[in-house]
Amino acid sequence: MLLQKPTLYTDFYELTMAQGYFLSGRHQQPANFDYFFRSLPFKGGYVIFAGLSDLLEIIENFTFHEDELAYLKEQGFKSEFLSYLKDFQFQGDIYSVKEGEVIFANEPVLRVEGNILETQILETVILNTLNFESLIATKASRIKLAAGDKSVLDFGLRRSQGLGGLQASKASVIGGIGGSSNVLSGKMYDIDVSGTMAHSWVQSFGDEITAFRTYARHYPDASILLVDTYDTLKSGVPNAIKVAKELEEKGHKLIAIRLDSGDLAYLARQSRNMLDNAGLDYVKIAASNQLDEYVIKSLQNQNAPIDLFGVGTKLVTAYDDPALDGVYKLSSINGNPTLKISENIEKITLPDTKKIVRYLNEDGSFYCDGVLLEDEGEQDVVYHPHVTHKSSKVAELKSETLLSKIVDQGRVTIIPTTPKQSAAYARERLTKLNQEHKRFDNPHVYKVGVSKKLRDLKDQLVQKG
Ligand SMILES: Nc1ncnc2c1ncn2[C@@H]1O[C@H](COP(=O)(O)OP(=O)(O)OP(=O)(O)O)[C@@H](O)[C@H]1O
Ligand SMILES: O=P(O)(O)OC[C@H]1O[C@H](OP(=O)(O)OP(=O)(O)O)[C@H](O)[C@@H]1O
Ligand SMILES: O=C(O)c1cccnc1
Repeated sequence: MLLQKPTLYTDFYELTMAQGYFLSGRHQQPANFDYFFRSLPFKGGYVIFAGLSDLLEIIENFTFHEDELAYLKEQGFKSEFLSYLKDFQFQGDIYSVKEGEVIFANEPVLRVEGNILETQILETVILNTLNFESLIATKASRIKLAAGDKSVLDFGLRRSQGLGGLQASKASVIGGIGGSSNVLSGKMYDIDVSGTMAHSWVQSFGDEITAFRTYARHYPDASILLVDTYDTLKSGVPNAIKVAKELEEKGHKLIAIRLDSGDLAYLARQSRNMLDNAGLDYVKIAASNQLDEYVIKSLQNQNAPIDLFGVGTKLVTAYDDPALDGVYKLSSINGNPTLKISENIEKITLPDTKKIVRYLNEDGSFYCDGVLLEDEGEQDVVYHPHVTHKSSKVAELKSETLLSKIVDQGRVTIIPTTPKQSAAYARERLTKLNQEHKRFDNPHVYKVGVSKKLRDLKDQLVQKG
């Protein structure tokens, strides 16, 4: 379990507002909140939705314990409110897209319905969980896209932002990374763990060949030898070849060598030749060293014979876009639609209860998305949310709706997907996103329109002020 006691993992103001709603007798007012983000990270064309399974676990465990109530008492919260919190349980409904879904800016991909207190109090933990995991899953997906059929492992725990490393490794798998060096994430989330060896192993023996031999003796069918501690081509690769031959004599096979510095394309090519000339064409080549989607793409373009990429820092820190700007905004209160007005037209929120419709091309690929009011039927056209004359014709297109109920009166009604299941879903959905939206440089903008009725409602509420 990621967080055994999640209720205080929040911003103070959620609790002061909750107390305020309670003391003023307004806490039972029905309210809806939407989660969405406003801009796509990494100047990319899409986001992979992740964090849902952790969030559901958090919501199921969202009860205040004695020690937490005692702490809140120390912070000045009133005893009648604390008595209310003692029996607090989220009893609302949640609608969401699936974990692994391909999503875009300004669409409400998760909606929380309930009373104002219980919906408000979840804001921070929802944002914390979904923003971070979706960001890392998206970065991972880009890295995997660059790597193509080649395997990618997450090596990031040592450079991750503290305990965020636990979720980072999991979200990496959702985005398409094959496994991780992160053992605790492996245990918590059932993701595959593996690894190679560090320079310290090689250094500790004084000579490279003894280091390689010893490792291979202990792990005769699972050795990946790090060949760049001294001199990759003069010492590391020749020693790895010797050990691979010794393993062969005992009926075993060296899995791979790992390159961790220098010109990875050049060294991979030279190493490949040396291995092949020694009859070791089955020995794979792994590479690491500050890799990201751009370096991997460049290595691929250079036809570097690398079979496995180990990616750390730039994956788990979401280099160079440190946060997804997801927000959680009130869309109705007491049965009345509401919105947040802003000087910046793009920041005006969408009121009322909505659904997301994904329109499909003939071949099943994604054409565009429409945000519609919940009770609306088929549309002929969806409109640009701010530019009045822009619209997309969607009449007669096949479509799917993306939101479904996952929490009913506080009870989780789906079996949360494992990271591997979410990864399979993300992989399948990404095949339906056309290439131009997946391009790293200036990707084509995927359209997210709104229905006329929703746009009119928004305009009307803006006019009303
Ligand atoms: N052939 C290549 N094409 C594109 N980028 C590469 C290539 N080879 C290495 N890189 C990347 O260039 C960056 C710098 O590599 P550099 O050779 O400076 O590392 P290094 O200084 O040898 O490594 P270290 O400091 O760990 O010994 C790294 O991000 C690396 O992954
Ligand atoms: O480069 P990253 O993508 O973060 O991948 C993880 C790095 O971590 C390890 O190195 P370590 O931290 O031990 O030191 P190094 O950078 O000197 O190799 C490993 O050898 C990789 O180089
Ligand atoms: O297993 C590895 O090779 C590894 C693990 C963490 C960081 N760098 C490399």
